[in-house]
Amino acid sequence: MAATSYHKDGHFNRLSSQFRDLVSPDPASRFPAEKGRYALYVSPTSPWAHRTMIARILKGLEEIVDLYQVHHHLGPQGWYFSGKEGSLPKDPLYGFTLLRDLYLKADPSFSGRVTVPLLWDKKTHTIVNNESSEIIRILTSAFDHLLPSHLREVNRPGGGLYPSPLRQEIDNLNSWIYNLINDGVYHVGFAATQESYDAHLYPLFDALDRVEQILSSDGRKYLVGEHLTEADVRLYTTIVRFDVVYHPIFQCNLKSIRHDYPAMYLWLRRLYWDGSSEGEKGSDLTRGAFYKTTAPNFANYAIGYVLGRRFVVFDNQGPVIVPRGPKVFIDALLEVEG
Ligand SMILES: N[C@@H](CCC(=O)N[C@@H](CS)C(=O)NCC(=O)O)C(=O)O
Repeated sequence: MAATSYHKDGHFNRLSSQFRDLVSPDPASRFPAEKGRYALYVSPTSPWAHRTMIARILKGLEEIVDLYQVHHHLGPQGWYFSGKEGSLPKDPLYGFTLLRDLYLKADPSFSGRVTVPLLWDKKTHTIVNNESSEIIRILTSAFDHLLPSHLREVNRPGGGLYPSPLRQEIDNLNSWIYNLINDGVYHVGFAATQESYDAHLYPLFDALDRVEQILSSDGRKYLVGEHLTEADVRLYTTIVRFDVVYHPIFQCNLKSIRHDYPAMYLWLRRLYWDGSSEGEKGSDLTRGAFYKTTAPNFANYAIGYVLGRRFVVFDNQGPVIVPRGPKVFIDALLEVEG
């Protein structure tokens, strides 16, 4: 695929996801929630896939929804199974080595972009959904009747990850955080002109300033108050990558999280370190989901972003130089901060 298809007038152009069905608790639906029926295909480097990896563990769905990991960075033919660093050697369902073949199995005429995450139905051999924001909601709500009662949304502190009284507030946050931060870093990092870079860089940092203000305003622990919600999960995967890849590789370098955003860095460290000690499972709140899905993959993030930018912006030309810093990916959480 030509790298130019990623741009329009020098601006990075993200295409919308194409498979948008939902899993439902209703046994009569097209995709009913059943144990062992669905598989989540991910690359741990992708912040979009990472959201769904977190949601699967947070919800205690490890035995209910399979997780199939591809290689941590794209190959010449897109996402692939390598058998290295957590990737399966090949697709466990059909023996494919390229993720593209799964898209083609679901739709032989598929010509869109082959992306992760991907939720697959093993029973009807097709893709249910490849849009991370919708996959998170599926994982959050559709399987609750198969879970022990303390893991169901109604019994979570604060009423769950997307509770009715907070939906409007969460949707509002998600909307500008997605445009300016989650996707914003890509618009900066994949800009093909100085004008496009400048146009996205300043709004990105204005939005980070706004998050910092929210998190420091009334000593709140999470974005919408006392309880963890979907908005935190969605923001986390961008912020945890910020100093390691977006700052040095995507040139999002007006400020860094660790030096310029103390409230956000505390919020990040609280999520990251929960459940990190040996033998510790993590609080009921996170079940160690943030640490378990980030720590084993941190050292592999940079190469993926270097190759991604080289492909999208430089048409695969030039040397591959991977920044090694920062020396400490994420600082420890002091006992008094916990
Ligand atoms: N809106 C989608 C975006 C997914 C996406 O763009 N994934 C990237 C990984 S960071 C991908 O697979 N890119 C491969 C490509 O564009 O060729 C979602 O949130 O699920």
